[in-house]
Amino acid sequence: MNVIDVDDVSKAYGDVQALDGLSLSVEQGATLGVFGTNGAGKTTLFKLLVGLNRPDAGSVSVAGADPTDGTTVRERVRYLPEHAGFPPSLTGREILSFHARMRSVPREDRAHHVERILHTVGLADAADRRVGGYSNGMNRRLGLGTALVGEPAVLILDEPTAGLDPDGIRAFHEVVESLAAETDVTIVFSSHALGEIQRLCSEAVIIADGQVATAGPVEELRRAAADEVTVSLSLASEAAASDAATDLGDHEAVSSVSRSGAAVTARTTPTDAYDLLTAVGEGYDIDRFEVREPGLEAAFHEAVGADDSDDTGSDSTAAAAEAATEDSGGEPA
Ligand SMILES: Nc1ncnc2c1ncn2[C@@H]1O[C@H](COP(=O)(O)OP(=O)(O)OP(=O)(O)O)[C@@H](O)[C@H]1O
Repeated sequence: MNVIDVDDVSKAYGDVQALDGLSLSVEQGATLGVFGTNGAGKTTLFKLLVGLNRPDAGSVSVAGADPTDGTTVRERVRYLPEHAGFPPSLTGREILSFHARMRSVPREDRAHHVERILHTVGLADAADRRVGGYSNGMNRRLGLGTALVGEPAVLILDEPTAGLDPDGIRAFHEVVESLAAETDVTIVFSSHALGEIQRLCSEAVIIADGQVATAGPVEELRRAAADEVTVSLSLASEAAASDAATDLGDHEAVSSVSRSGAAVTARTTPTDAYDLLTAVGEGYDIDRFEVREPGLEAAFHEAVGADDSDDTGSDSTAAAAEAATEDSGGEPA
């Protein structure tokens, strides 16, 4: 069942066409990653999803209703904007208790509900500290906690890890992963880091110029984006690596091969990768091997063109995508 349906939506700000005939749908319980260059239209889309803005044309349905149609949808759909601030003199528990009161969580359930959310977002130990002393990452997780009050059906998170350090990002990822695994909440998540979307999301949509450039299950996008994998081998000596590189270079399934010291890297198709490993293993002692599959980055370049790659936000995009690229390696059998 679709919990979100966006049909042919357009939205302009004066002369700027922020969304231009965008359509997408999201199934209940999915985790959707929304990726796009700066100004692609992600925040505009999110504001339409939570009823903070109306489309000029097209229709939006979230949790079975038009998001601008009163409070019912807003009760079930929560938005964590990129920057959410809290009164510094209150504690995390007080802030969540306030939200629980506002969201009409019954008085007798409130303390338990708040305690559960504090655990979910990893703030149980800091619950009674003033939020003025919280780190940026703790603040962001408290923001997510406030969005979880009252058990919404849909969470819309606008670049929730932007500006966090690696520990903060990891902690936030763990919370999103546990929500995705343990609840039926639908999460829509924008990010400039493709690796993050690859790691956390079941579905991805790439937005360019206010339209959907490509969309689908993350696994499918990843595999469809490029039809080659990289096989990396570590051999016992430089001489062996040199000979193995020559053999691989002669193999018709290998499109390119390179060597650095005792390490050899070859590009081939996913179906040929393991046959090649076996063939090399018959002639040489392999210390280690690794087969790397293409990442979402390739899907992005295919969807919006390589020329847009400088607009993806920061160097961390490439680094994060690289870090999350699927590896399967180890000792040969
Ligand atoms: N209130 C506004 N007034 C005028 N133009 C706007 C307004 N909000 C957004 N825009 C423009 O609409 C386009 C889409 O903006 P939007 O914020 O939706 O993009 P985004 O994908 O979220 O970008 P970013 O990744 O930089 O946050 C941009 O060209 C932006 O400058």
